[in-house]
Amino acid sequence: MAEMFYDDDADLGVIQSKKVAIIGYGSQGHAHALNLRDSGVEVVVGLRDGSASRAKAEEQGLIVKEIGEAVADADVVMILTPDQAQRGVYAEHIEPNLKPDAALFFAHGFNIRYGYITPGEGHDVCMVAPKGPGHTVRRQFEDGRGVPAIIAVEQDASGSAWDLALSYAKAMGALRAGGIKTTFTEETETDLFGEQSVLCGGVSKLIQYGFETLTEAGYQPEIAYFEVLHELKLIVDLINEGGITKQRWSCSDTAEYGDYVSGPRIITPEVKENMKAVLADIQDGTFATRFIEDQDAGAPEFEALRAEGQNHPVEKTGQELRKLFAWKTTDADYEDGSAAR
Ligand SMILES: NC(=O)C1=CN([C@@H]2O[C@H](COP(=O)(O)OP(=O)(O)OC[C@H]3O[C@@H](n4cnc5c(N)ncnc54)[C@H](OP(=O)(O)O)[C@@H]3O)[C@@H](O)[C@H]2O)C=CC1
Ligand SMILES: CC[C@](O)(C(C)=O)C(=O)O
Ligand SMILES: [Mg+2]
Ligand SMILES: [Mg+2]
Repeated sequence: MAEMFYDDDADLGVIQSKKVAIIGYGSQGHAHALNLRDSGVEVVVGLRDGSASRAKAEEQGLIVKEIGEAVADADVVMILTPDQAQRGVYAEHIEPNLKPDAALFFAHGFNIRYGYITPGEGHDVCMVAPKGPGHTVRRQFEDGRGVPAIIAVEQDASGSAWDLALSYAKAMGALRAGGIKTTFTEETETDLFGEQSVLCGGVSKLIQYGFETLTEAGYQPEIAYFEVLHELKLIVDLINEGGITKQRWSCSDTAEYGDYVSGPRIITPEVKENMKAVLADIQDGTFATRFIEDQDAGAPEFEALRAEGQNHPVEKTGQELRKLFAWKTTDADYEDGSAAR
């Protein structure tokens, strides 16, 4: 059974006695900085020169400094730039300015697991990885709830790295929901596997094939969009609340029977073999090397694949259809106040 942590297992005073630098102010960065600040922690945001995010962070009442300056004064440095940028940011701005006993924090283990960052022995190396997108992490916190996080310590130089990591997770609101003990290796490999094979890669391809099958058979794209994309959220919400069993209970018997007899015709045992191959590439570093080499070359493969995905007909249909209906509310609407909470 996994080891779980809740609010009572952590002392907020530990992180409240530290100066924390949050590097980056994107999806996770804004959520960490604002949640910690609202939990009474002294926070500074570290951004590159000319950063587009500076004005936003300052508007939200945060102190912003250039990355090296923010790091120089910090007891805890949370690195929340994109994974592919972390190696360069660390070498150029963080490592040369880091206090000898400062703790390094991550929200994903990629750079530690694959050796792109190797912190010196004097630093605690911890992870608080929220299991949800940054905008949800912030919204849940403001609503008095929390997004669960998984928590790890890779290097315990101080002897109290776990107290620090748990205190940070509590200030994020994560322990209201619950934290799970993990390792950098387990988090990195399972996170990459989950997003590639099921959550992002698997689901995206399933939607595209479903949409193509219906429209190529002559059905209207708008109807196909509803059937293979829009309703997915409603089905996933049921699965999230009560497992696949609750989804099958709530849907019609027709849908449930079709699930049993046709599901295995779509997702065949071959798919599981493909999943094992994807996992092997994650475990032996093949995926990480391909991703970083492409990024280092200016991301030609990434950009071509991104453009191909954005031009898929299901995206065009969705763009037009979502303009017409109330469900279009996005995180940006919540942020700028144009949507009611
Ligand atoms: N997205 C998510 O919800 C989740 C992310 N994570 C992890 O959290 C970490 C952060 O991810 P995410 O929040 O998506 O990142 P984002 O892409 O949202 O980060 C954007 C921020 O990073 C800054 N940045 C980008 N490139 C550089 C650079 N070369 N030098 C300096 N600053 C840079 C940007 O600066 P500027 O403002 O100047 O543009 C911006 O402030 C990653 O490790 C990720 O795996 C974990 C769980 C979920
Ligand atoms: C599912 C994608 C994710 O792993 C996440 C939000 O947890 C990410 O890397 O963004
Ligand atoms: Mg994830
Ligand atoms: Mg991920």
